[in-house]
Amino acid sequence: MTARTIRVAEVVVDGTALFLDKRFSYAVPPGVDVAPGMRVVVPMRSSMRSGIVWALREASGATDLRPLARVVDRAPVLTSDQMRMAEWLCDRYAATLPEAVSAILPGAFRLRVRSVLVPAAGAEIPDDVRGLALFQHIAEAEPALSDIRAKSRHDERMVRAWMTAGFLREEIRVDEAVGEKRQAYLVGSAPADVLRREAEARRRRARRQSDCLEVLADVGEVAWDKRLYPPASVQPLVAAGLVRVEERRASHRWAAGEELERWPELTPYQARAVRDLAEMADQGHGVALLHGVTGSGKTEVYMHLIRRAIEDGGQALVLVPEIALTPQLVRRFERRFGGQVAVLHSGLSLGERREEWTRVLDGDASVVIGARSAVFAPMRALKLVVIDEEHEPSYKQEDAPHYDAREVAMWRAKQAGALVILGSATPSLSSMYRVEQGSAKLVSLPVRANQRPLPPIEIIDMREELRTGNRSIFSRRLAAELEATVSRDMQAILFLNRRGFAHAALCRACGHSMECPRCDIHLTVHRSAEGHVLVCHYCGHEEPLARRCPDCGEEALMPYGLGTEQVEEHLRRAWPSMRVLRMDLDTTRRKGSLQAIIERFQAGEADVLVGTQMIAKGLDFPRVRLVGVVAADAMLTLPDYRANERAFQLLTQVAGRAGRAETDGITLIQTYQPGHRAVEAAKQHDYRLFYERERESRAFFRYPPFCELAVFLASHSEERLARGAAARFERELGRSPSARSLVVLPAGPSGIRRIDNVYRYQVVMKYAAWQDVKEDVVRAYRLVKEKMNRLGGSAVLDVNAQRIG
Ligand SMILES: Nc1ncnc2c1ncn2[C@@H]1O[C@H](COP(=O)(O)OP(=O)(O)OP(=O)(O)O)[C@@H](O)[C@H]1O
Ligand SMILES: [Zn+2]
Ligand SMILES: [Zn+2]
Repeated sequence: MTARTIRVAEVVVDGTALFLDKRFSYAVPPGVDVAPGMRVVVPMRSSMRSGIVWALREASGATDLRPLARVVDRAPVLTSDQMRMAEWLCDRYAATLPEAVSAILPGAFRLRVRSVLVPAAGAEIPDDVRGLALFQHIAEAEPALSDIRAKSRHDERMVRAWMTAGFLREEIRVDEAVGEKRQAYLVGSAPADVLRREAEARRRRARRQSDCLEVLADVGEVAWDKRLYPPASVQPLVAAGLVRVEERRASHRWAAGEELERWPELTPYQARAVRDLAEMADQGHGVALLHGVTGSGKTEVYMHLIRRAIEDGGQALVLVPEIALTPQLVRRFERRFGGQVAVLHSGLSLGERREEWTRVLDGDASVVIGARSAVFAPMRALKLVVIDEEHEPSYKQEDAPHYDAREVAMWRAKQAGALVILGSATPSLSSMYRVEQGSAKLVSLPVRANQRPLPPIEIIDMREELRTGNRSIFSRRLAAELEATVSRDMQAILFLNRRGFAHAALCRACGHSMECPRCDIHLTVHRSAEGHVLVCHYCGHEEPLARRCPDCGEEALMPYGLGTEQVEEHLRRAWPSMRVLRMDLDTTRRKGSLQAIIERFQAGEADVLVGTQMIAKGLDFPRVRLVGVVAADAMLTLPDYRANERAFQLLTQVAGRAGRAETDGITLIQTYQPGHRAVEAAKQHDYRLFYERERESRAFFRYPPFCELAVFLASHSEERLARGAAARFERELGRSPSARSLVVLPAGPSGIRRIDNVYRYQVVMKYAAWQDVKEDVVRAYRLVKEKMNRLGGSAVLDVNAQRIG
């Protein structure tokens, strides 16, 4: 016999287990068409799994490789660039290959692979077998062998015998996770007060109907989530004329023939920035930090550079924080670039996401706008990457593979020879430090596009208010400005960085605060139809707020510390005629409701918008005159080395929502700590001042950007096992060759020691360069993780962590 060469496919198999972190080899059956980047089904141990072909090679001689079971795609769904990106994610963030692939490829491309039982075609099956109920069930329902086993051991034996006899065989079924292209919306079709009244009337007998009406009264319309509102509970509301159902695409698609907007004249500063950035772009890869004050028109600058990139035959990627990804922003780009825009975000249905991805892959879209994960979009001619609001922590993914979209973008741009523009009014310390180090170039927009000054910021000392007898949550100054703003038909934004009604429930007699029974954290007070309830923001535990203190027995439990719900309530009580909208996690949890609130505020359907940090991100409301920070203190005391930076950014960003277009603006910051560094710098609009001081303290305590942090976290329902795992990790590092390049802080409980009855212990590491310590850290991590998984716990490693605990 002559030695034949066969083709071998190296496949990355889907799954989270550590043993899957490599490529598995399979024989490609003769005549089968397959290329790297295509999805396949392969046998793995005793089952079938999906995977991606990573590479093809030739092997000679007989091999005992198992063959590919099926090739799913005709064309690759992953480009070779994306495969290199996946490999880089593994290297940079200690991710496994399947983890990296699942971060890159949208869920819409995930496959469900099942083996089902079917009667064997062409087999002679005796009539007495064919007539049995079990056999008929299999012929009709095509169950999996495991389904049969779960029901009856006896049936399983029977089925196995039939398989041996050749009556039944197993067949692979591959289901795509494609979803609907259209999204059904529920739209309120009666005035809000009617909806509210009807909600109240149904509160006891039809809870879901009541919830649905309440939401629609608040936000007007929501994408129809059928798990939340089953058709059976929506039907009666439709019949009663309170709700109607509308089908539409979840995302707008530019219609051919729609007229594009004219390009406005750039301000002199914008023109200079465009010129500088264009010059950089012509030189290939580079990183620019566009520091433009709030409302300076950074978007206009981005759009000019995007136009250049497209005219050059290239593609541009624009990353924005999820929250800023409203239809308004997308429309802004579409009005300039029409049908060349593709949008990727979590609000799309699976089908839409797949469609947008395919448009990018096929080169039909030249501008891709999206949140964090859009950094993985399959562009082949990348010329420009814009990262808007680059200081936002949401660019860092909190779950495995813990990637930072800013870093991925820079790596990708370097490979592609593309320019990266980091844009912000409040650049992160690390980006500014990059400028200092010479690895990024600073470009500035020091004035607003509307030529008006930045809104003056006044600090209001709330201690003084108390001393002079004002017990309201609104200072006299804020109350007066609110009234003045609304009476001039302008709008106001009130910011408070805490959701819920009150921060905690505290006993006035003994000081006891109500804690979650399953977590080591106090409970937050929320308002509900039945009065006040205590809610855990970590595990969802809920209980009514009683008056009696469980600790001392006094009837002295009281809500303590303001939340957004309470701000809303005080507003309604003090000014019943003001129209108020609230935007926080609780009012925006449902799909589509965030956008609905933004649209309603923009349309002038409310005078005041109360909200958490969500309202600080890149929103452009032309009629907002007043911004009030109800209590800056809520963010000045966070136990994190970046607390000052966050506070300064939030204050500056939220202040920047005032006076952006048609009106002068004013910002009032209420606080009990008027002398705080972040408050002072924000008041003076002095980024430089803030940067210099913060830089100094980071250098002194050796925190990023003067080092990098990684956090190892072990979790287990038994505290000693979690603690033991962290200690083991610390020991392993201590005796590793890189010990001298690492500062390892002692293992200890994470910021919240217990969440949902799972204990969490961590080890924080500091180092100068990941490359120097990577090997040993990852080895120790995998060692402990493997053991932890066997013990029923888990371990994660967050490289370049943005938070500790
Ligand atoms: N050259 C221009 N001519 C006219 N209007 C402009 C021009 N540039 C920007 N604007 C307008 O100024 C406003 C602010 O611009 P934009 O939203 O781009 O600012 P920004 O720098 O992104 O602000 P922020 O960082 O606060 O989100 C927008 O309403 C925009 O339409
Ligand atoms: Zn008490
Ligand atoms: Zn809890």
